[in-house]
Amino acid sequence: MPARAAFDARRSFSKVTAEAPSSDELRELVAPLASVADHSGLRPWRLIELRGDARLRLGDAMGDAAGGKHEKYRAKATRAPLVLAIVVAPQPSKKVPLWEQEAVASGVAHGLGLLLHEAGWGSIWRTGELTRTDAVHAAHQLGADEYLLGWLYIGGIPDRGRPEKSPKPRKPLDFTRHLSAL
Ligand SMILES: Cc1cc2nc3c(=O)[nH]c(=O)nc-3n(C[C@H](O)[C@H](O)[C@H](O)COP(=O)(O)O)c2cc1C
Repeated sequence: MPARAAFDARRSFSKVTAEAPSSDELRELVAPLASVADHSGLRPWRLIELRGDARLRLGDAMGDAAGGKHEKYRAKATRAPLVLAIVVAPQPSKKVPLWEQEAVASGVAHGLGLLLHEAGWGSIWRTGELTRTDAVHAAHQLGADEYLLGWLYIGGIPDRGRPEKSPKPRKPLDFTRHLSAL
């Protein structure tokens, strides 16, 4: 799909079905992310699949971080069959500061959202105030210098093909704000 068409069609799905790409299918979708712009090619990111009960452990970690309401957070963490954590995994570099490495991981998340959509899967990038808490960090077994950019909640598109579901109308960009010249 040409990039323009992919951007025009892209949208998030907050509600998805119980169907999800398998690990092998996910690998196929992640492979093209090798081309994400990446200063010095550090690949300072990684993704972690949470399926089944692993999602409950995420919900429990959120509950721990929030000091309760574990059932609420378990329900949140199981809104999709596949919850994919997006991790900034900083690599040692004298040349590439952390903010540039985070930009790469962000590109990965945006790119994967497009690739998932093209492949017919629904996804939405979610975060929340508990994303960077110690309990959530520990539940993902992150390294000391690693941190989350949130999760892509991934699943099947409900009522696939319903014309009102896609494309999503977009407010046109205000070019006086978003594009200027010096
Ligand atoms: C870093 C990041 C974090 C986000 N966190 C949330 C979130 O926690 N909850 C939510 O409903 N949307 C969140 N969003 C927005 C959704 O992913 C989505 O873009 C939004 O619902 C608009 O839908 P659209 O992508 O179809 O335009 C986040 C987006 C980004 C880039």
